[in-house]
Amino acid sequence: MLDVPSSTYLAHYLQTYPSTVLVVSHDRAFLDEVATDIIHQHSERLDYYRGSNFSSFHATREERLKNQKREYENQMEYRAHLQAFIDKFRYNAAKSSEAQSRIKKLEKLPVLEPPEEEKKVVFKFPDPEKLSPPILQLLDVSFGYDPKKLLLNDVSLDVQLDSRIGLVGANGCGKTTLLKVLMGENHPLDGSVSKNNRLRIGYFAQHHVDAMDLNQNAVGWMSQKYPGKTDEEYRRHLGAFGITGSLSLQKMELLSGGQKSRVAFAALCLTNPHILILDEPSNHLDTSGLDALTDALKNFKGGVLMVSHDVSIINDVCNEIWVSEDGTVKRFDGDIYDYKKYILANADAAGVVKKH
Ligand SMILES: Nc1ncnc2c1ncn2[C@@H]1O[C@H](COP(=O)(O)OP(=O)(O)OP(=O)(O)O)[C@@H](O)[C@H]1O
Repeated sequence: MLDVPSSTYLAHYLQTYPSTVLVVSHDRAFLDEVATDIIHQHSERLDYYRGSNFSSFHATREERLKNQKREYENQMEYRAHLQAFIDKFRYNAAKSSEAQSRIKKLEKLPVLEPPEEEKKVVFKFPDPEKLSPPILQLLDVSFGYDPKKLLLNDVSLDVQLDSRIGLVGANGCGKTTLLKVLMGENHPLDGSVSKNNRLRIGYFAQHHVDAMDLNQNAVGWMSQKYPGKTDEEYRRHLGAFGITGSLSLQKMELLSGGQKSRVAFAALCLTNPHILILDEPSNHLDTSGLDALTDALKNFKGGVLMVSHDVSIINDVCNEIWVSEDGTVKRFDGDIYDYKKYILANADAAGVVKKH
């Protein structure tokens, strides 16, 4: 998965690339920067949106769907109106010719397909009870797997119940390492980690998804890992994350990557966390899953610390950016787009970004 600096360089490079480029991606910010036409694959067809980046494609599509829906509903209403007249006067000698003309009108109406209904999924992380600070704090922490090569040097970071922190940086610079220090999986070489002793953390990482027992179905797996509810309750809970009906009862090996992530998010909720620590949460999610996750994180009443390469979700959710670079992690003064400008400016100065 490309980190934010690399995808920023790549977008910059592709913007001036002299021949055609075909990109398959669900990274909305990347497509906004790079795309000049969008091909949307859905319901076994391809729709071409000429001259569009992701945002303009999305707006046009929404508008098209709205118009289609309005046209379809108007026609349905008109059909019902004609049909009511026909039913009432078909066998009435005085009105039967009018009824016949309405039958003809009805037959001539074009048959409209019902518009595709976007299946809207709404994720909801449960509201945690309040805790008094400090909630989760790093104080002057240093850590490296090799003490001579520190990845975190003198890091102080405070996660509160209202935090919305996005952690970014190049691949391999130490983002996951920092999360593991917060989770108590890595122990600082220096400095301290303090936690409120009633704190519950919900940790999402791809390796948790990969470690799920795929021979089980989602309901069985959940009831084993988080016992105490009826199967019906687990099914309802999974349903709220878009794992509905038979999906929750089939072996998880048959689920897509995004569906497995949805099961993992549903499971995360069952511990009623105060803080969500998310390592690349959006990797496998489709657009509706991404929108649902974004809204759920915005509405969550606890704190969020997330590592992501997805600029759109960071921009939508986070109000604080932390950058992992040069063997440490520091708070960045600006938003994610300022960060992208900063890395391009640095890369330009260092001659990293090539021009065509
Ligand atoms: N258990 C470990 N033992 C030794 N070195 C490790 C261990 N885990 C990670 N590393 C190394 O520490 C460095 C930082 O890894 P980390 O996973 O924290 O980076 P990251 O910023 O999260 O990377 P990415 O963006 O690619 O996920 C890497 O060079 C990695 O190889």
